[in-house]
Amino acid sequence: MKTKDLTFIALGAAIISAVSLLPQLQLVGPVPITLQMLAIMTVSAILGAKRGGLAVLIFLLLAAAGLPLLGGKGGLAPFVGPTVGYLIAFPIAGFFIGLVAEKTRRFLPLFIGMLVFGLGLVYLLGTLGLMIVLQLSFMDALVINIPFIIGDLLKALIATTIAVRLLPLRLFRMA
Ligand SMILES: O=C(O)CCCC[C@@H]1SC[C@@H]2NC(=O)N[C@@H]21
Repeated sequence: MKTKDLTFIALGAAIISAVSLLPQLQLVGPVPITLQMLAIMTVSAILGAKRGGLAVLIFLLLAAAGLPLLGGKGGLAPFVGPTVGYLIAFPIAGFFIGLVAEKTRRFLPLFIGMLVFGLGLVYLLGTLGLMIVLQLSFMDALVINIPFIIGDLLKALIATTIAVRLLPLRLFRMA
C-alpha cells in the first residue's frame, strides 16, 4: 500500500469520525438515529473495498481508544453495549460496498449494493447484537430497526449519488 492510499484511508477515517461527532437522535429504544452510515457508505464506495474497510476500522479503533465518537462516548463500553452488532457490521459493510463500487460505477447496482450491505447486513448483525446483549427474541430485536429504514434509504441514495459522480473522476484510484 502506497503513501497515497494511507492518506486516503486516514482522510476517510477522519470524515467518518467527524460525522460521528454530530449529535445522535435517540427516539425510542436503545439504538440512536445517526449519520454514521451516510459517511461509511460514501467513503467506502469512493475508496474501494480494502481502503474503505480499513478507514471504518480505524474509526472504530479511535472510538475504542477513547475518542467520543459513539453517541458522545468512547472506550470499550460501546463495544459490549446494545449497538455492538452495528459496530461489528460497519467495517464489513464498508468492505463490501467498496467491492461493489470497484466493479461498477452505475447508479442502480451501487445503490442495490448499499441496500444489501449498508442496510441489510448492518440491520442483521445489529439485530443479532441486540438479541445477545438485551436478551431479546429475533423478531423483537429486528423491529427496533424499523424507524431507521426511511432515513437509511435516503443515506444510501445520497451516498450513491455522490459516489457515481466522484468515481469517474478517478481522483481516489489506488496508487
Ligand atoms: O454509535 C453507535 O454505538 C452505533 C449506532 C448504530 C446506529 C444504527 S446504524 C444503522 C441504523 N441507522 C441509524 O440511523 N441508526 C442505526
